[in-house]
Amino acid sequence: MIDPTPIDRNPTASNVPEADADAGPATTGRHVVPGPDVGARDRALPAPIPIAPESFKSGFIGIVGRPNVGKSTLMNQLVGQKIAIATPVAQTTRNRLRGILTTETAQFIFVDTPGIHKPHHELGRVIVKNALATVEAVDVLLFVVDGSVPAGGGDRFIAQILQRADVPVVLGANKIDRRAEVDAEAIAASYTELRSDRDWPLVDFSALTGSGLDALLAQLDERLTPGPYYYPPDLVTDRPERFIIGELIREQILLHARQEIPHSVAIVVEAVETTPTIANILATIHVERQSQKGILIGKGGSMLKSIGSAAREQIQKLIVGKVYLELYVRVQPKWRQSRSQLADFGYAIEDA
Ligand SMILES: Nc1nc2c(ncn2[C@@H]2O[C@H](COP(=O)(O)OP(=O)(O)OP(=O)(O)O)[C@@H](O)[C@H]2O)c(=O)[nH]1
Repeated sequence: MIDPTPIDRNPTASNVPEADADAGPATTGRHVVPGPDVGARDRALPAPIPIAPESFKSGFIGIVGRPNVGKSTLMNQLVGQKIAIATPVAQTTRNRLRGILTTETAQFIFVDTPGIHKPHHELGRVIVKNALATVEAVDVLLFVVDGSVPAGGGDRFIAQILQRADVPVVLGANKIDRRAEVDAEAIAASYTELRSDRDWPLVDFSALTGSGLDALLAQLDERLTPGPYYYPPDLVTDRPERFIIGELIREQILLHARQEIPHSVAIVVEAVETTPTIANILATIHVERQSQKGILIGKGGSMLKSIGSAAREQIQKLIVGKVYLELYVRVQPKWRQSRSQLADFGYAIEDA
């Protein structure tokens, strides 16, 4: 289902840099994510949000689509940095994440929604109503389908919801790098059915290779209306660095031990201590059973080492200076119960 959280369009301290409140942003070359709330006191304050010229356009673009069609990969490509994790495991995305792309003339705020999937039971009116409320909270909808195969029942289910939305919809066919010529006709026919009588423009692209993304941005840009900078121009996400780090660790757990750890894990990034040249990161992976701890640590610590070094490599792309990552695994049988409390502290706690 769609997360019905309303969008806060107010460019105030509540949604702009969580870093604004207490710390400067962590600079990552051209891009910036809001900084951690520890060890960052010496950083420069972020630049204020500029006043946009009259011709400037901005808006919220909801990326919707079935699980695994490539929404997170697309978001990362569009903002030019990995902020959302993407794995072959369906429903990797558990939370709402915003990716921000600011050009000379426009600011695109992408809202990555967890994949909408058809409920197994009869679809209730309330569910459709909630879904509609969410899709209408954005200015433009980008409906992503897996363009390497004809659209299916799951896509048609979403299309029916979108047909009732009042905001413009752009249909994006992703993964065209995988599309075989022979399938082109069947794929085109399936899109005609998806669009019904709606005039949704269709853009073919590959989020993986980046091909077709300029055309996609042009289509989205055409549908934006004049508006302010909602975020500072150099920010790429509204989530704090600590959250992204937790997600990057979770991604490696999913990639390394998904078969063995079918249950949830919780990642708590305990500390991010940075100097201009080094970032020391301490994170705890909470599991529910002793056996899971054994699997995650592996023989002689080999599994944890692999997860740690792969995660470190990803985190390194986000942080200036050398990254040291220390991972601990802790058995906490009832971590779910404390989830809301931990979330209050701003820790990244996600289902894996
Ligand atoms: N070949 C190819 N693979 C892609 C492309 N885009 C995404 N993928 C792959 O598709 C898989 C799913 O991508 P995600 O970005 O996690 O998909 P998602 O829609 O965010 O998935 P959920 O989190 O389940 O909603 C990953 O293995 C990606 O590498 C593409 O353009 N071409």
